[in-house]
Amino acid sequence: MAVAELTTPTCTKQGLRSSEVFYLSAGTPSFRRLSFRPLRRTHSSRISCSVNQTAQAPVAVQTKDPKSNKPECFGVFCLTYDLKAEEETKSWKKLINVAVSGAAGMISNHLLFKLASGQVFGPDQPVALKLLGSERSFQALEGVAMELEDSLFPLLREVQIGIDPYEVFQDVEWALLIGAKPRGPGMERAELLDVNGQIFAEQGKALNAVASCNVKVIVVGNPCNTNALICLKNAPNIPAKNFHALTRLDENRAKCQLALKAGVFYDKVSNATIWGNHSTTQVPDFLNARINGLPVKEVITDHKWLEEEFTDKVQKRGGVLIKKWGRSSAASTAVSIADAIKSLVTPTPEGDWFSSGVYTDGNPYGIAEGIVFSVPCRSKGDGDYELVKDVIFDDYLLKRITKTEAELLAERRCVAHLIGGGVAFCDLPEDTMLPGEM
Ligand SMILES: NC(=O)C1=CN([C@@H]2O[C@H](COP(=O)(O)OP(=O)(O)OC[C@H]3O[C@@H](n4cnc5c(N)ncnc54)[C@H](OP(=O)(O)O)[C@@H]3O)[C@@H](O)[C@H]2O)C=CC1
Ligand SMILES: O=C([O-])CC(=O)C(=O)O
Repeated sequence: MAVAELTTPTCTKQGLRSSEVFYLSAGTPSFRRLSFRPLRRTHSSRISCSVNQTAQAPVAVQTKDPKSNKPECFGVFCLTYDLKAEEETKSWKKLINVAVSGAAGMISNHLLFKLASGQVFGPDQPVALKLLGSERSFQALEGVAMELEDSLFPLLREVQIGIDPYEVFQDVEWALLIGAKPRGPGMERAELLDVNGQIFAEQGKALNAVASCNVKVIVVGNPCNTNALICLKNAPNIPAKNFHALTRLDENRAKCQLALKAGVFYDKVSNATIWGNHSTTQVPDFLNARINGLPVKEVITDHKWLEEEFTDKVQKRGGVLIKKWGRSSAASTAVSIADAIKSLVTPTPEGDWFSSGVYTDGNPYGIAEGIVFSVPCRSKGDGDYELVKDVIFDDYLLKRITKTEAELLAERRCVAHLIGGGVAFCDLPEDTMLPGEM
């Protein structure tokens, strides 16, 4: 499988904070004294920074300063203990810090329990969850944390809740950015881009200032491609390559429709790519996809169905679901976020690939640079990825790719003021929709 390397800027942030104080949140009603030793929080590792981590003596438990703006450690998770101590499981890896924004929302309500259970990062990977909410969602965030407590996940070593991204993103190695303002009735897409853009510009700045220098960022909140672009442009110290817009749900939807039409179970469908924007211009690629290892077009000979119904079904699947459910896909989105992470932390099966919205600089397909565009990727399982080069194009595919590319370029013009690109000029070609809006 030929792959293309993207240019990766070097990670410039250096150094670890010398110590972290761990505190009991005295006001937390669910605080319970447990029998294990309350010690300092263990340091997170900065994956690619050449910084030596030294073991540190436990520090005394402190009462939270009521004036402190720090995120709250929550209930039983304030009683974290040193993983190097006697109870450490020898086979466990070093704790990783995972931030989730929109943590009191519907998608997070499914995702957090997957992250905490070991289904995503693996059964030997302890995790610390840093949950970002807002003043309006703070109580709900406490409710989420209480449910996490009551789930008794062995791998879940810490939970913090907070409303300040500069605190919540401290040292995180993964940031799953889900929280975003939904498009309200009568709201123009340009307005949605601007309102959400402000959120992602701020979160990009916060990640740049306090996250691990090699943090991996998955933007879910819509419009996710352009939000991811805004986020990365506001985080110049973090490699642009580390930012993803979630298009894995679209890939999973495409696989399901191909399997249904071919009369096979969906594990027989591989090499499915979503090109472009997570919107109704997205391009589910049936030219390169395979069923039982054969090109889709050899297995599904009804090419009219592929070009018309299949494409339309995948593009609008989210909207059809909203009509049935009365709300947008939450569980399947959470599953697809888990899939997206697993695809980066486990080696891609030989010959296969996965879709992700990534920064286009240096891409081998001739797609415009400087946007976040979904393409086929492969990973060695180290959190990084490469672009798959040996894909084929025909006129149909190229025409569709050009349309979704034009939409993303127009979205970029609309948010120029948020990405250091001067004055914004919003000339969206047509009022294209999120998958859930049709
Ligand atoms: N890329 C993809 O494949 C998919 C993306 N999505 C998108 O994911 C996002 C979250 O969906 P879901 O969890 O179902 O939504 P919910 O409405 O359940 O939760 C989203 C969270 O976003 C936060 N939020 C709402 N308004 C604002 C605002 N003005 N400013 C900042 N944050 C806000 C809220 O958190 P708080 O109050 O704490 O700020 C809320 O908890 C949406 O943008 C949705 O369109 C959904 C499905 C698929
Ligand atoms: O439009 C939405 O909010 C939901 C969405 O992205 C999808 O279902 O793919």
